[in-house]
Amino acid sequence: MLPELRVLYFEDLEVGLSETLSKTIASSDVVGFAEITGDRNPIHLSEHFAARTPFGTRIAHGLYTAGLISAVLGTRLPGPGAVYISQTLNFRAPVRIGDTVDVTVTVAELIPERRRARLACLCAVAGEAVLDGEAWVKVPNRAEADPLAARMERSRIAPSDA
Ligand SMILES: C[C@@H](O)CC(=O)SCCNC(=O)CCNC(=O)[C@H](O)C(C)(C)COP(=O)(O)OP(=O)(O)OC[C@H]1O[C@@H](n2cnc3c(N)ncnc32)[C@H](O)[C@@H]1OP(=O)(O)O
Repeated sequence: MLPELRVLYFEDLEVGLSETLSKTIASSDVVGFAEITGDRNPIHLSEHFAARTPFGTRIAHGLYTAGLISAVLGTRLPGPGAVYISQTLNFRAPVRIGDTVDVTVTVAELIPERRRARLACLCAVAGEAVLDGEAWVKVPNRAEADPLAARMERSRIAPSDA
């Protein structure tokens, strides 16, 4: 899951616009997440420990799976320049090593005055929801992201105002 970066400005967004990225969870992802966060819960790291839990095997950190939502928001929808404001998360089912997680983010609401977007977030494994929630992000508009290009665009439309 290393997609090409795509910038969508606030003006490009519309309710219903959606993006899905997929990631197969490797043991090294889970070990790496444990190392960078310090969450060494053996349910993620020890097969011996995990075998005695209801899951029967090691599972991914919930916040690692949630991080895949952040990856969609930051690279594709809306993409570079988006700023996280909040995120709700419901961990519906475990994600096991080797599972392929399909992460879908869909624009649910737009507040133009504040350039805020609410996005419905769903992570699924083989069609079963494993995580869902809602994100709010602040999305740059064209003028904010590139003031020079915006001024040139305005002068092209109304030269006398330039
Ligand atoms: C701290 C870290 O180191 C640890 C981790 O990161 S662990 C990894 C992240 N978490 C998970 O992977 C857990 C995934 N979720 C589950 O496996 C299950 O949801 C559960 C074991 C947490 C709960 O299941 P269970 O006890 O069987 O609950 P029920 O199915 O009986 O449901 C009862 C009602 O609660 C609702 N519900 C259940 N789970 C959730 C949830 N995660 N979020 C919101 N609501 C949940 C369920 O819908 C039932 O509601 P109803 O109205 O009675 O139908």
